[in-house]
Amino acid sequence: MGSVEATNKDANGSPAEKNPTVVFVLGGPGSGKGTQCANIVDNFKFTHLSAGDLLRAEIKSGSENGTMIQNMIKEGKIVPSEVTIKLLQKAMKESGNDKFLIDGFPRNEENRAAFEKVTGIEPAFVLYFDCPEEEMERRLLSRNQGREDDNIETIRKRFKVFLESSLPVINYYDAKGKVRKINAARSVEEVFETVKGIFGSKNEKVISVSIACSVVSHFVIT
Ligand SMILES: Nc1ncnc2c1ncn2[C@@H]1O[C@H](COP(=O)(O)OP(=O)(O)O)[C@@H](O)[C@H]1O
Ligand SMILES: O=c1ccn([C@@H]2O[C@H](COP(=O)(O)OP(=O)(O)O)[C@@H](O)[C@H]2O)c(=O)[nH]1
Ligand SMILES: [Mg+2]
Repeated sequence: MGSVEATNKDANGSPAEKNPTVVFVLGGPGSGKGTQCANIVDNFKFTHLSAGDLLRAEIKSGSENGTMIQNMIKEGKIVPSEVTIKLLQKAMKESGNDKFLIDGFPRNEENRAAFEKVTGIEPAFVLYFDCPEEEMERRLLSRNQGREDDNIETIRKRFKVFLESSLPVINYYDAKGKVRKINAARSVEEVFETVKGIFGSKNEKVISVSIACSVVSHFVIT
């Protein structure tokens, strides 16, 4: 398990001034990514960046990409990485922080490879919220946030995209020993107890936790 810091480069390939710590937060739609990220931010010094929220804000802002993004979200499709990565980079810069939870990204191999190429950042680890589809479906249908994609037709499409495109990204990082798989089919509090164990106590450096957790990466942590 190497340090993430040595791999980060700026656009010219020279060492970046800052070496941000990035944790990718992945899992199917409705698995509880956003909910748990809010809890993590309340307890640890991370900035939460939800790729979906950034894309929805881009639609609202009336940007030239807005209509394209809106159509893709309605269909449960994955927006081209160029668009999402620009939004993530801007949000990272504006935050002034150097520790990020990137929620709901990368969603496919193209997202993953492009992010690594453009930013030079490798995640410290990947939180994977594992949840059965029936439970995720129940949660999405009662989310009540007025989202255009929380209807049964789009939800089915999103599940298919998750299985076909997003799970391979999780498998890619699992092969590198970076996945912390969490049983997400429990109460918010129970799931967060497990999450807390992964991030460690308030003052513990996330990178040392990453090393300590590597031995359990192939098991569901309960
Ligand atoms: N462990 C849980 N048990 C029951 N409901 C949950 C749990 N975690 C999240 N929820 C609810 O399920 C819905 C989806 O959660 P959310 O965090 O938005 O998931 P995601 O970001 O993965 O789509 C929300 O209405 C949320 O309040
Ligand atoms: O990196 C991303 C993140 C999200 N989306 C789109 O935004 C939708 C909603 O994503 P979000 O993460 O908000 O949904 P969640 O999984 O939290 O329900 C997805 O179905 C995709 O259409 C995308 O294209 N790229
Ligand atoms: Mg979410």
